[in-house]
Amino acid sequence: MNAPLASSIQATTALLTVRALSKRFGDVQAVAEAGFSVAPGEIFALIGPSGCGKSTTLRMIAGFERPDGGEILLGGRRIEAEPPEKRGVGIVFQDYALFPHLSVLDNVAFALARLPREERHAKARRFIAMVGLEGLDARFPDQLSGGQQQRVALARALCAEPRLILLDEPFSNLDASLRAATRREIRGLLKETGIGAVFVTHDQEEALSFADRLCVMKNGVVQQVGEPERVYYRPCNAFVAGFLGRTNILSGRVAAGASTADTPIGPVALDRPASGEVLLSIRPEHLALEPAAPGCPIARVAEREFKGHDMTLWIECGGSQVQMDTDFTCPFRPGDSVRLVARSAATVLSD
Ligand SMILES: Nc1ncnc2c1ncn2[C@@H]1O[C@H](COP(=O)(O)OP(=O)(O)OP(=O)(O)O)[C@@H](O)[C@H]1O
Repeated sequence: MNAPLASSIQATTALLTVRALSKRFGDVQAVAEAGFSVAPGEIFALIGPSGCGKSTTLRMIAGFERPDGGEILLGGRRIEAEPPEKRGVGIVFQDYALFPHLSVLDNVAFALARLPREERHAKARRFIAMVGLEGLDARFPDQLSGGQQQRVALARALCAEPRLILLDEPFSNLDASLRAATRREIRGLLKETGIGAVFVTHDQEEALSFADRLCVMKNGVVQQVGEPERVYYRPCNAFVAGFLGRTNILSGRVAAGASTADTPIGPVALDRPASGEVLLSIRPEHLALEPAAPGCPIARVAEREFKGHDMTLWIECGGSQVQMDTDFTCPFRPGDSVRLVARSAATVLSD
């Protein structure tokens, strides 16, 4: 178990704690001893490739799937054996699961059945306004856009004022422009209400921009838990490095007592002490180019990929090809001899 994971589990103030959670379906170990914790009001992402166990983990927290082993604590109370409705957790599904025969107002007020009608409707209207749907109370789900339906589902979940809300691919049905705006609004709403959230996504950018912390999974196993910038810039292994964005994986050698590694692109500084053979990750945006200089490994620009707001150059150096990001000011063209410079320490990977 890695250090951030261990320390997050020890947190005593956690809203949600998941310990050694496991689930098998026949031959498939969908989730294997997963562990993480979520602080009150924190937005936490479960991310990984298709089939890595994100939804199964979320479904076990919701109570729709019974774990084979492990513990789930909400506010310090064990809940893994409780039925979903007893857990006090709000849930927003991918397809929103709105009642088609109920108006927006009645959909949102549904969770408040125990309150008198007036009070129920007044509260539902407050949450409808909060998600920006004021004036649409009387509409039915099929009279709303995907983004509006998404907000109704969220208003319904928030209205019950749970301490924790679970969101399964909540933005997947929205087009790209609406998705970014809805994400920002929902993040603002969650922060305003102080409700903690665990959400599942396979979209790296979404996890990095929406979550306070994220948990990267592979084959049912938690790989790394941490703040987006930390996990992006300091991935623990090659899988996490490659999953969260483009990167260059280089092998290198660290001489006894040295703080740099010899790599095909020259000596690079390391983010932590290491010795012997090492595997390194350097993001394309952390490389820079300078004119070729005597005594430095000779690199050559192989390809130039213009992408509008920036460009990627493919550089051949010491038998390896690396990619680096630059912009319109870059004077180098394919065929030019150059020198590659690492602008920050390379990440030493565990495998
Ligand atoms: N009810 C089930 N019966 C059998 N196998 C299942 C069941 N639910 C999930 N699985 C399997 O468990 C593994 C994890 O599935 P899960 O849905 O949790 O992955 P995921 O990361 O959410 O994937 P996706 O991004 O595609 O939704 C997969 O191999 C999946 O096929």
